[in-house]
Amino acid sequence: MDIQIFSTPEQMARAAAETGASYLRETIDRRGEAVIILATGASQLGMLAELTAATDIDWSKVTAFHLDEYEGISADHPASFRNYLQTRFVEQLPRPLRAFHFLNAEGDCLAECRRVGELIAAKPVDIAFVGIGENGHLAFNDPPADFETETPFLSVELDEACRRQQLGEGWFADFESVPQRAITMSVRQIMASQRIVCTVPHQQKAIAVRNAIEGRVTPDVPASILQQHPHTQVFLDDASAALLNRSPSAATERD
Ligand SMILES: N[C@@H]1[C@@H](O)[C@H](O)[C@@H](COP(=O)(O)O)O[C@@H]1O
Repeated sequence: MDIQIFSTPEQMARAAAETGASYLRETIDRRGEAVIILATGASQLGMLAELTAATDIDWSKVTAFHLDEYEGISADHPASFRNYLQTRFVEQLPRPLRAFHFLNAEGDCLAECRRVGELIAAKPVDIAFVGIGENGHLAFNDPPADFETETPFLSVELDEACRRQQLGEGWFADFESVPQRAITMSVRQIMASQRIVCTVPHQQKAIAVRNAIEGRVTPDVPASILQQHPHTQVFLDDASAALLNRSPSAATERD
């Protein structure tokens, strides 16, 4: 795990996007195409704005999947992750993607898990852009997460901490409106990505960041599994890194 800490969320976002863009260019040069996974949420906003501004990526050679989606939420709901990625990513790109395989969790969710699971199983994933939830979750794999299943996508129940975070970020009017279930990419599928770019700003993530990076690897802290991935880079700001025990010199501190 490579940890980089920045003074501000903006600097963190720029560095994460530069790293992602550089992997993307290198992958397209080497393989002629690239497959990426995108997360949503407050933590990804700055990074996505920077990534879509990169002018020298041939997006027509990029296929994208997304990590998770609420069950029963329509694509035009303000909290929909399809909506988020359509407006903040797809529509910001200078040219169309090869494909974006959106998750539609409005109908038969098990059938949707199978459909998108077959699509992602057919392609090696080059880069996963992920965040970490306040409860330590990775995608919508809330604690205790299933570290074993090889199924690419799962229909899961969301825990209360996760639903309260979504409410606190302002995506829903009240707690009862936050869906109780979601489709999520599995932990094993995320871990199968060649590279992982994990972007986690803000003070409210400080405990989850400490547990994920410095705690033991356990399903009770789903993102702790990232410690076992050979090519994960974690981008933090001073606030999210505030509780880390490691000395600053153990991390790459940049301004
Ligand atoms: N399920 C989403 C994930 O796609 C995201 O990576 C993570 C962090 O979210 P946020 O950036 O809002 O803290 O949890 C969200 O709820």
